[in-house]
Amino acid sequence: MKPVITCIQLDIKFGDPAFNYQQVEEKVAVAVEKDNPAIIVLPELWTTGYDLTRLDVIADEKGEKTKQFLSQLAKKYHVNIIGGSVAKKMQDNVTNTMYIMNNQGEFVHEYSKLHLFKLMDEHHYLTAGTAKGLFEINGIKSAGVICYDIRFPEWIRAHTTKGAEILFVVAEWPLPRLNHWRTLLLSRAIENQCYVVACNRSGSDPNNEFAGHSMIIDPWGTIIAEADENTGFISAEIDVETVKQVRGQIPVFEDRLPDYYK
Ligand SMILES: O=C(O)CCC(=O)C(=O)O
Repeated sequence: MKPVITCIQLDIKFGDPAFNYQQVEEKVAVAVEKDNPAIIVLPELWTTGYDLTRLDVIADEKGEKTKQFLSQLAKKYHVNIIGGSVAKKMQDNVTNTMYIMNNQGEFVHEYSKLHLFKLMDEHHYLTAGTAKGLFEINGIKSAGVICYDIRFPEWIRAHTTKGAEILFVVAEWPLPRLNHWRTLLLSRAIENQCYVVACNRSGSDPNNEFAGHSMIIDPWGTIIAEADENTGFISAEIDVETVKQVRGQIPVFEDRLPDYYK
């Protein structure tokens, strides 16, 4: 059976984890009822939003609460969850970390954002990750990508050359650069001949208005689902055979000449 993937495009309440856990719980229940997806995707920093100056108080201690929360939801609804990202507080730093749970509620992988976005002061409050975002979910090789990361095609390529067939992009992408968001996502899908499932937030915070426009793009670069700027859901059925077909038709991965790219 071809899996359905749903992105939950949320309006995150600034600096209010209790409210945000509650709304995610409610929206996951609605998403399951609506489209019975195999995989649900949440946006970036969905517990706190960009309330970076208060992370010492509101970041999740070792990510424990979020892991437990996502695991229970995944198990209850028998759904795989790409848990957006949350601010994870360790002893000496805070990272912007994605948790992935399978539909048994088991922890699969975590990825911490590699490229910190200076325009939104991330480098003052967050520490970059050090590891790749490669994992397998629902039997599909996939990669986790967080917002600004999509501007670094070589980082994405480091995952698709290792077999990733879906890029799960989670974001709080601002409205003034909606054009960049759509163009970069389409480019990453076309050049990597893979699915791009991109979940952005809606709404605004004291400093930014966000773009929404979560998108699901197939390996040919066709947009198969796209939200507008409002809070809501998008869903699409995906077929990973299409990745093989497109890579067979135009064999970009075979034709790469990495020796020349140094
Ligand atoms: O690259 C951009 O324009 C937006 C990036 C961003 O908002 C982020 O990484 O949080």
